[in-house]
Amino acid sequence: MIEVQGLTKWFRGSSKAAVENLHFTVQPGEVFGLLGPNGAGKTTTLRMLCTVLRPSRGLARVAGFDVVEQAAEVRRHIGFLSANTGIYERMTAWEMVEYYGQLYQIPPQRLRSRMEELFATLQMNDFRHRRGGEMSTGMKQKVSIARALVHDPPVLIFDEPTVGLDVLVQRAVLQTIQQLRGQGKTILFSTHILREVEKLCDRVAIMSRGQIVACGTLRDLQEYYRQNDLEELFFSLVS
Ligand SMILES: Nc1ncnc2c1ncn2[C@@H]1O[C@H](COP(=O)(O)OP(=O)(O)OP(=O)(O)O)[C@@H](O)[C@H]1O
Repeated sequence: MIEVQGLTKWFRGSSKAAVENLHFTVQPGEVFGLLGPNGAGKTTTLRMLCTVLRPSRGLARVAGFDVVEQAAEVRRHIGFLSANTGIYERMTAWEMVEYYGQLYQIPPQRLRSRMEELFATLQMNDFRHRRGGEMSTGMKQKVSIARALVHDPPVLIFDEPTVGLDVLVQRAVLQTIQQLRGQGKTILFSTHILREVEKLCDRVAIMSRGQIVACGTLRDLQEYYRQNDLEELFFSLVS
Protein backbone atom coordinates (compact mmCIF):
# COMPACT_ATOMS: atom_id res chain seq x y z
CA MET A 1 0.00 0.00 0.00
CA ILE A 2 1.08 3.59 -0.60
CA GLU A 3 -0.22 6.39 1.63
CA VAL A 4 0.54 10.01 0.88
CA GLN A 5 -0.54 12.92 3.10
CA GLY A 6 0.29 16.54 2.40
CA LEU A 7 3.40 15.61 0.41
CA THR A 8 5.25 18.72 -0.71
CA LYS A 9 8.60 19.41 -2.38
CA TRP A 10 10.32 22.75 -2.77
CA PHE A 11 13.56 22.77 -4.73
CA ARG A 12 16.15 25.16 -3.41
CA GLY A 13 16.12 28.47 -5.25
CA SER A 14 12.70 27.87 -6.74
CA SER A 15 9.90 30.31 -5.97
CA LYS A 16 7.16 27.69 -6.30
CA ALA A 17 6.69 24.18 -4.93
CA ALA A 18 7.34 21.47 -7.54
CA VAL A 19 4.81 19.29 -5.70
CA GLU A 20 2.31 20.71 -3.27
CA ASN A 21 0.13 19.10 -0.63
CA LEU A 22 -0.62 15.79 -2.34
CA HIS A 23 -3.02 13.33 -0.73
CA PHE A 24 -3.75 9.87 -2.13
CA THR A 25 -3.57 6.17 -1.32
CA VAL A 26 -2.97 3.16 -3.53
CA GLN A 27 -4.22 -0.24 -2.39
CA PRO A 28 -2.80 -3.70 -3.09
CA GLY A 29 -4.18 -5.04 -6.37
CA GLU A 30 -4.73 -1.52 -7.67
CA VAL A 31 -3.13 0.37 -10.54
CA PHE A 32 -3.08 4.08 -9.78
CA GLY A 33 -1.99 6.53 -12.48
CA LEU A 34 -0.46 9.95 -12.10
CA LEU A 35 -1.41 11.74 -15.27
CA GLY A 36 -0.13 15.17 -16.17
CA PRO A 37 1.71 17.27 -18.72
CA ASN A 38 5.47 17.90 -18.68
CA GLY A 39 6.57 19.61 -15.50
CA ALA A 40 3.40 18.74 -13.56
CA GLY A 41 5.40 17.15 -10.74
CA LYS A 42 4.93 13.43 -11.47
CA THR A 43 8.60 12.45 -11.42
CA THR A 44 9.27 14.52 -8.29
CA THR A 45 6.40 12.72 -6.54
CA LEU A 46 7.64 9.27 -7.53
CA ARG A 47 11.20 10.11 -6.54
CA MET A 48 10.06 11.11 -3.06
CA LEU A 49 8.18 7.81 -2.73
CA CYS A 50 11.30 5.92 -3.81
CA THR A 51 13.40 7.76 -1.21
CA VAL A 52 15.60 9.38 -3.87
CA LEU A 53 14.33 12.85 -2.88
CA ARG A 54 13.50 13.99 0.64
CA PRO A 55 10.06 15.59 1.00
CA SER A 56 10.01 19.20 2.24
CA ARG A 57 6.76 18.58 4.07
CA GLY A 58 4.10 15.91 4.54
CA LEU A 59 4.13 12.17 5.05
CA ALA A 60 4.44 9.18 2.80
CA ARG A 61 4.37 5.51 3.73
CA VAL A 62 5.20 2.77 1.27
CA ALA A 63 4.45 -0.87 2.18
CA GLY A 64 3.92 0.41 5.73
CA PHE A 65 7.30 2.17 5.99
CA ASP A 66 7.95 5.89 6.27
CA VAL A 67 9.96 7.20 3.30
CA VAL A 68 12.16 9.38 5.50
CA GLU A 69 12.49 7.41 8.75
CA GLN A 70 12.61 3.94 7.19
CA ALA A 71 14.10 4.61 3.78
CA ALA A 72 16.09 1.36 3.63
CA GLU A 73 12.96 -0.71 4.33
CA VAL A 74 11.06 1.24 1.69
CA ARG A 75 13.78 0.46 -0.88
CA ARG A 76 13.62 -3.24 -0.04
CA HIS A 77 9.88 -3.30 -0.65
CA ILE A 78 9.64 -1.41 -3.92
CA GLY A 79 10.53 -1.95 -7.53
CA PHE A 80 11.33 1.36 -9.18
CA LEU A 81 11.56 1.99 -12.88
CA SER A 82 12.47 5.34 -14.35
CA ALA A 83 13.13 6.51 -17.88
CA ASN A 84 16.81 7.05 -17.18
CA THR A 85 17.52 3.80 -15.34
CA GLY A 86 21.11 3.01 -16.32
CA ILE A 87 21.93 -0.04 -18.38
CA TYR A 88 25.52 -1.23 -18.15
CA GLU A 89 27.06 -1.35 -21.62
CA ARG A 90 29.27 -4.35 -20.94
CA MET A 91 26.94 -6.58 -18.98
CA THR A 92 24.48 -8.97 -20.58
CA ALA A 93 20.75 -8.90 -19.83
CA TRP A 94 21.10 -11.97 -17.63
CA GLU A 95 24.11 -10.57 -15.76
CA MET A 96 22.39 -7.24 -15.05
CA VAL A 97 19.27 -8.81 -13.57
CA GLU A 98 21.39 -11.32 -11.65
CA TYR A 99 23.53 -8.50 -10.25
CA TYR A 100 20.45 -6.76 -8.86
CA GLY A 101 19.15 -10.02 -7.42
CA GLN A 102 22.49 -10.48 -5.66
CA LEU A 103 22.30 -6.95 -4.27
CA TYR A 104 18.98 -7.96 -2.73
CA GLN A 105 20.73 -11.05 -1.34
CA ILE A 106 18.37 -13.51 -2.95
CA PRO A 107 19.79 -17.03 -2.47
CA PRO A 108 21.34 -18.33 -5.76
CA GLN A 109 18.83 -21.11 -6.44
CA ARG A 110 15.81 -18.94 -5.80
CA LEU A 111 17.34 -16.15 -7.86
CA ARG A 112 17.85 -18.48 -10.81
CA SER A 113 14.28 -19.72 -10.83
CA ARG A 114 12.94 -16.19 -10.36
CA MET A 115 15.04 -15.01 -13.30
CA GLU A 116 13.91 -17.89 -15.53
CA GLU A 117 10.32 -16.91 -14.73
CA LEU A 118 10.94 -13.21 -15.47
CA PHE A 119 12.88 -13.84 -18.68
CA ALA A 120 10.02 -16.04 -19.91
CA THR A 121 7.15 -13.67 -19.01
CA LEU A 122 8.93 -10.59 -20.32
CA GLN A 123 10.06 -12.49 -23.45
CA MET A 124 13.72 -11.77 -22.86
CA ASN A 125 15.21 -15.15 -23.68
CA ASP A 126 16.18 -14.12 -27.23
CA PHE A 127 18.59 -11.55 -25.86
CA ARG A 128 19.58 -12.96 -22.51
CA HIS A 129 23.26 -13.01 -23.49
CA ARG A 130 23.29 -9.69 -25.36
CA ARG A 131 25.32 -6.87 -23.83
CA GLY A 132 23.68 -3.57 -22.84
CA GLY A 133 25.61 -1.64 -25.49
CA GLU A 134 24.04 -3.79 -28.21
CA MET A 135 20.43 -3.67 -27.02
CA SER A 136 17.47 -1.80 -28.53
CA THR A 137 15.49 0.65 -26.39
CA GLY A 138 12.76 -1.93 -25.86
CA MET A 139 15.25 -4.59 -24.75
CA LYS A 140 16.81 -2.14 -22.29
CA GLN A 141 13.40 -1.30 -20.89
CA LYS A 142 12.61 -4.97 -20.37
CA VAL A 143 15.90 -5.42 -18.52
CA SER A 144 14.98 -2.43 -16.34
CA ILE A 145 11.59 -3.97 -15.60
CA ALA A 146 13.12 -7.35 -14.78
CA ARG A 147 15.57 -5.65 -12.42
CA ALA A 148 12.72 -3.80 -10.72
CA LEU A 149 10.83 -7.07 -10.24
CA VAL A 150 13.61 -9.51 -9.39
CA HIS A 151 13.11 -9.32 -5.62
CA ASP A 152 9.34 -9.68 -6.04
CA PRO A 153 8.46 -6.44 -4.23
CA PRO A 154 4.87 -5.75 -3.11
CA VAL A 155 4.92 -2.15 -4.40
CA LEU A 156 5.86 -1.05 -7.92
CA ILE A 157 6.56 2.52 -8.91
CA PHE A 158 7.01 3.11 -12.62
CA ASP A 159 7.89 6.50 -14.11
CA GLU A 160 6.58 6.63 -17.68
CA PRO A 161 7.28 2.95 -18.31
CA THR A 162 6.40 2.97 -22.01
CA VAL A 163 8.17 6.13 -23.12
CA GLY A 164 10.12 5.67 -26.35
CA LEU A 165 8.93 2.10 -26.93
CA ASP A 166 7.37 0.67 -30.08
CA VAL A 167 3.77 -0.53 -29.89
CA LEU A 168 4.71 -4.18 -29.42
CA VAL A 169 6.94 -3.55 -26.43
CA GLN A 170 4.46 -1.00 -25.06
CA ARG A 171 1.82 -3.69 -25.16
CA ALA A 172 4.09 -6.17 -23.42
CA VAL A 173 4.84 -3.64 -20.67
CA LEU A 174 1.16 -2.84 -20.15
CA GLN A 175 0.33 -6.56 -20.05
CA THR A 176 3.06 -7.07 -17.46
CA ILE A 177 1.51 -4.34 -15.31
CA GLN A 178 -1.89 -6.03 -15.62
CA GLN A 179 -0.40 -9.36 -14.55
CA LEU A 180 1.27 -7.69 -11.57
CA ARG A 181 -2.05 -6.22 -10.52
CA GLY A 182 -3.50 -9.74 -10.72
CA GLN A 183 -0.80 -10.84 -8.28
CA GLY A 184 -2.03 -8.23 -5.78
CA LYS A 185 0.82 -5.76 -6.20
CA THR A 186 0.34 -2.08 -5.39
CA ILE A 187 1.17 -0.20 -8.58
CA LEU A 188 1.72 3.50 -9.08
CA PHE A 189 2.80 4.78 -12.45
CA SER A 190 3.14 8.13 -14.15
CA THR A 191 2.25 8.89 -17.71
CA HIS A 192 1.10 11.63 -20.01
CA ILE A 193 -0.63 9.14 -22.30
CA LEU A 194 -4.40 9.14 -21.84
CA ARG A 195 -4.87 5.82 -23.60
CA GLU A 196 -2.67 4.07 -21.04
CA VAL A 197 -4.77 5.44 -18.23
CA GLU A 198 -7.96 4.29 -19.95
CA LYS A 199 -6.56 0.83 -20.53
CA LEU A 200 -4.89 0.20 -17.24
CA CYS A 201 -5.71 2.41 -14.31
CA ASP A 202 -8.27 1.64 -11.64
CA ARG A 203 -7.94 5.22 -10.43
CA VAL A 204 -6.10 8.27 -11.64
CA ALA A 205 -4.86 11.52 -10.15
CA ILE A 206 -4.57 14.32 -12.67
CA MET A 207 -1.66 16.62 -11.84
CA SER A 208 -1.05 20.14 -12.98
CA ARG A 209 1.56 22.61 -11.73
CA GLY A 210 2.50 20.46 -8.76
CA GLN A 211 -1.02 19.79 -7.52
CA ILE A 212 -3.62 17.08 -7.89
CA VAL A 213 -6.51 18.77 -9.65
CA ALA A 214 -8.78 15.70 -9.82
CA CYS A 215 -8.66 12.15 -8.49
CA GLY A 216 -10.88 9.10 -8.86
CA THR A 217 -11.93 6.42 -11.31
CA LEU A 218 -12.28 7.62 -14.88
CA ARG A 219 -16.00 7.08 -14.63
CA ASP A 220 -16.14 9.21 -11.44
CA LEU A 221 -14.30 12.01 -13.19
CA GLN A 222 -16.40 11.78 -16.33
CA GLU A 223 -19.59 11.95 -14.28
CA TYR A 224 -18.40 14.66 -11.90
CA TYR A 225 -17.22 16.95 -14.67
CA ARG A 226 -20.00 15.88 -17.06
CA GLN A 227 -17.49 15.22 -19.78
CA ASN A 228 -17.24 11.83 -21.48
CA ASP A 229 -14.45 12.79 -23.80
CA LEU A 230 -11.32 12.12 -21.77
CA GLU A 231 -9.10 14.31 -23.87
CA GLU A 232 -11.42 17.27 -23.39
CA LEU A 233 -11.63 16.53 -19.67
CA PHE A 234 -7.86 16.35 -19.36
CA PHE A 235 -7.29 19.60 -21.24
CA SER A 236 -9.93 21.45 -19.25
CA LEU A 237 -8.31 20.32 -15.98
CA VAL A 238 -4.67 21.03 -16.80
CA SER A 239 -4.95 24.23 -18.82
N1 LIG B 1 16.28 18.84 -9.29
C1 LIG B 1 15.44 19.85 -9.55
N2 LIG B 1 15.77 21.13 -9.21
C2 LIG B 1 14.93 22.15 -9.42
N3 LIG B 1 13.73 22.03 -10.00
C3 LIG B 1 13.34 20.79 -10.38
C4 LIG B 1 14.17 19.63 -10.17
N4 LIG B 1 13.51 18.54 -10.63
C5 LIG B 1 12.33 18.99 -11.11
N5 LIG B 1 12.22 20.33 -10.96
C6 LIG B 1 11.06 21.16 -11.34
O1 LIG B 1 9.93 20.63 -10.69
C7 LIG B 1 8.79 20.70 -11.53
C8 LIG B 1 8.16 19.33 -11.68
O2 LIG B 1 9.05 18.52 -12.46
P1 LIG B 1 8.82 16.95 -12.66
O3 LIG B 1 10.02 16.42 -13.37
O4 LIG B 1 8.44 16.35 -11.38
O5 LIG B 1 7.56 16.95 -13.63
P2 LIG B 1 6.93 15.77 -14.49
O6 LIG B 1 5.46 15.86 -14.31
O7 LIG B 1 7.57 14.48 -14.15
O8 LIG B 1 7.32 16.18 -15.96
P3 LIG B 1 7.80 15.27 -17.22
O9 LIG B 1 6.56 14.64 -17.78
O10 LIG B 1 8.40 16.29 -18.13
O11 LIG B 1 8.81 14.28 -16.71
C9 LIG B 1 9.25 21.33 -12.83
O12 LIG B 1 8.96 22.70 -12.79
C10 LIG B 1 10.74 21.08 -12.82
O13 LIG B 1 11.41 22.08 -13.53
